[in-house]
Formats: sequence, structure tokens, C-alpha cells
Amino acid sequence: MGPRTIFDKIWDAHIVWQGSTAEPTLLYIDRHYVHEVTSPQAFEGLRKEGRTVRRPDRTVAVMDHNVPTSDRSLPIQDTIAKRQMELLAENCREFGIPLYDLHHPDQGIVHIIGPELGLTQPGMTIVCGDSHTSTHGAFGSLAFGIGTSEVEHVLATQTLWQQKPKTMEVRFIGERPFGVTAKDMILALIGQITTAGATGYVIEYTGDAVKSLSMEERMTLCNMSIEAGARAGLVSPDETTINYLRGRRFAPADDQFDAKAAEWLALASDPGASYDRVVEVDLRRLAPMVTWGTSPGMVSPITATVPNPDEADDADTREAIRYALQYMDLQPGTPLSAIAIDRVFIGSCTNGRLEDLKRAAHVIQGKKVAPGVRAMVVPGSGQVKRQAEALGLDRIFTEAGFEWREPGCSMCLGMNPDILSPGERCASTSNRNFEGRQGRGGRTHLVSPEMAAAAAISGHFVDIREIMENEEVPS
Ligand SMILES: CC(C)[C@H](C(=O)O)[C@@H](O)C(=O)O
Ligand code: SF4
Repeated sequence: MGPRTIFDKIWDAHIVWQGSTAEPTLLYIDRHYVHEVTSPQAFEGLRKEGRTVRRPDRTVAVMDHNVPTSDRSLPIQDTIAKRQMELLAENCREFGIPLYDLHHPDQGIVHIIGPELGLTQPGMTIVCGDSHTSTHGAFGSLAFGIGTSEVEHVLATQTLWQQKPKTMEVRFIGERPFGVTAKDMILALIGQITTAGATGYVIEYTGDAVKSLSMEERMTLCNMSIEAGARAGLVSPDETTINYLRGRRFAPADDQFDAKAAEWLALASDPGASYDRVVEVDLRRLAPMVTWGTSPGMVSPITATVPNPDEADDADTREAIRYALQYMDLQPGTPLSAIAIDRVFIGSCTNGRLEDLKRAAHVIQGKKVAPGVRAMVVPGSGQVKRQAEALGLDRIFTEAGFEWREPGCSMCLGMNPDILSPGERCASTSNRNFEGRQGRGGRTHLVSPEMAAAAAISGHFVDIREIMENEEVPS
């Protein structure tokens, strides 16, 4: 056998049944994450057929999407949210699935708690009824979102039918300049290849700049693979991966860890392995990014201006930009740094980890949120929240005028009371800026945590490199 990619290795190791290459393959699933929004019908289906859950021990459930992020001792007002949470609790009880519920100390966003608890490991196939399951690819696992009928299939059989995707190498060239984060890297990629650019592919991120990213940053990168259209995104495991996992609650025990770690390292793509497509992104030319439109691909460096639709290459793009600018209430030619904001949201599975909060706090420290701006921090999990509090980050944020809230998806998609009012403009560390995503009529600009923090204190977007004047941002 010639050199193989990590994708090929994981895929081949999980084949249960395979016919001709035109047919889907039946894959074994190692880990199944479940949340309250996409699981009710799946459990209902099992019940109707009189089936059980094949491997409750490989299944983990969590409430995250519509949990309140304010005082949790109060009754939940939203009846749909309340019902979905009750149903998940009932289903987990009936089918014997471990559940991180609203009051569990380690509750949080599914894509944050899986890695944090050591449930996500290299070489695994991981699925969840959620598109940002790609986050877990940061560990060198094959992780992707599935639909509710597939959730039912995995619950019942621990397997899944999949058409084999193609492979794409996204190679980051050069060193990451000061002020350019993993969020900027992925936004730049999507800007370059468009939101459909990786459709049908599993991306592997490579290059020295990727190797030098922390696990948290790799998760940010892989998280938004789906916004480039990819089926999944992953990074080959290395020492950073191993060091992150050692000692985690559900990671292999100490006496087995080193043997396991050696297996994981061997999963990395072999030198000379080939991909169906290779895309290069030149890091040396990147700047902190800000989206100005209604899809993550509508993005530019902070040093740029709002684009003029008339200058776009084709009629469709012209129309799309015109429409987006109308929704976003932006004029072509306006410097991105002149766009004033009303709200700031720091959180989500893209940027709601401890490292993200540390970086934002570093920018905020000793400063105040600009008058008229409402800013909130929503830690990605209970663990993130406790660790941040132990470091005093909550005080840095609250003294600056930020709200410090309970963990969950929150204003990333506004399935709970955390929403924008119509017309409000938000600097958000989340991953989607679709129309109405954060509340009807709300306007979302995607940025890194540092850029969101800088916007909070300035009242408008600002180049983080000016604010930090080349001082080192801690990791
Ligand atoms: C609710 C869920 C199905 C959805 C997803 O799949 O991504 C959500 O997490 C999102 O980010 O839009
Ligand atoms: S934080 Fe946002 S993107 Fe992530 S799972 Fe929740 S809703 Fe989806």
C-alpha cells in the first residue's frame, strides 16, 4: 500500500460493508453526540419500531442549544425549549444514555464538552445531529454532522451509510502574522474558495502554521470547515494533540495512554500521500478579518472597505452582494473600521473556549465597553466558566461592563432569549452570519475574540493590531 492520508486510514478502519465504489459504505461509528434539538424524532422512531440504543456507552447527550444563560433556578419560559429539554431527559433515562443536563456542572456546548472531557479522540468516527461536528476533526478524527433520520440509524445500529467523500489538502503557507488568529485563517479560506468551495470534500489542514496552533485554535479552524461546504475538516494528530488529551476524564487511563498515543501518532497522513485537490492559503498576506455580508464567505480584511457590488465578476455575485448589503444596511466604500456596533457576543463552539476568553480578556483589561454597546460573554461549558473564574477573567469582563453568563449556544443562533433586536448590529465570535440568525432583523459580523473585544471597547470595528501595538497576546 502506498502513502495514505489520515482520512483514508480512518475510513478504511471503519468499513462494515462496502459494495461497488458508486454505492455508499456502511461505517462503524465510535462516538455519537446527541443534543436536544435534533434528537426527539429519532428517539420517537426507535420507540415506534420497538428498538433499543445499540451502544449507549458510545453515546453522550447534552442540553446546549436552547438552555437559558441567565439564572437557571428560574422556570424556563419558552415552552418549545422546555419541552425539548424534558424530552431529552426522558429519552436518555429510557434508553440509558449519559446526559449532561441543564444543572450538570460540566454541561456546555456539545462540541466543547466532548473534547474537554476526553470523549473525542484521534482516529474515531464521530457523528452528531449538528453541522459543527466538524470541530472534533481537530483531534484527527473523522467527525461530521448528520440529519435526524441518520441520528435514529446510528442510535439503532451504531453504523451509518456514507458516500465516500473526496479529500482536499488546505495548506497554509508561511508564518501567521501578528494579530491573525485561527478564526482569521478559516474566514480567509472561506473568502478565497467560497462557501461551496469544499463541497463533497473532507479537508485536511496542513502546514507549519497549523502545526503550531493549539488544540483550541485547531478546533476553531475545523469548526468552520462546514461553512466552506466541506463534509468534515481535520488536522493530523501530533504531540500537541497527545498533550491535550493526557489526563482527561474519558481519555485512556495512564497505564494505557502511551501505547494509545503511539497509535494515534501513526494515524497522521504519510509523507507523499496525495489528495484529490490541494488549496494553498498564503498566511503572510493575511490580516484580521471581518464579515460584511450574510454568509461567512462575504468577508474582508479589517483594512478594507465594504465592497461595491458593481465591481463583482458576474451577475449572480453582484446581486448577492447588493442584497446582502441592503440587509446589513451598509454602503459600498465604507471602511470596515467605521462600522459602529450595538452588541458584542463572545462565545459559541467556534470561540467559546478558555483560550478565547483569555485573549478577549487581555484586550478588555482595564478598559470599558463603549457607551451604548451591550456586550456579553457566554462560556462554552461549565468547565470553561469555572476555569475562567479561577483566573479572574469574569471580573475583568464584568468590570469592563460585559455580562458574564451561563454556558450554552446562546446568541450564536438565538434559540433562547439571547437575541438581537431588529436592526441591531453585532460583533460576534460565532460561525454564521445568516439573515436573522441571531434574532429577526439582526445583523451579524463574524470576527475573532480579540476583534470582538476590541470592537466592544471602541464601539466600532478596529484593527486589533493597532490596539495591541505589537504586544504579545497570551495563548
Ligand atoms: C440546531 C442545529 C441543527 C444547528 C446545526 O446543525 O448546525 C445549529 O447547531 C447551528 O449551528 O445552526
Ligand atoms: S454554538 Fe452555534 S454553531 Fe455551535 S452548535 Fe451551538 S448553535 Fe451550532
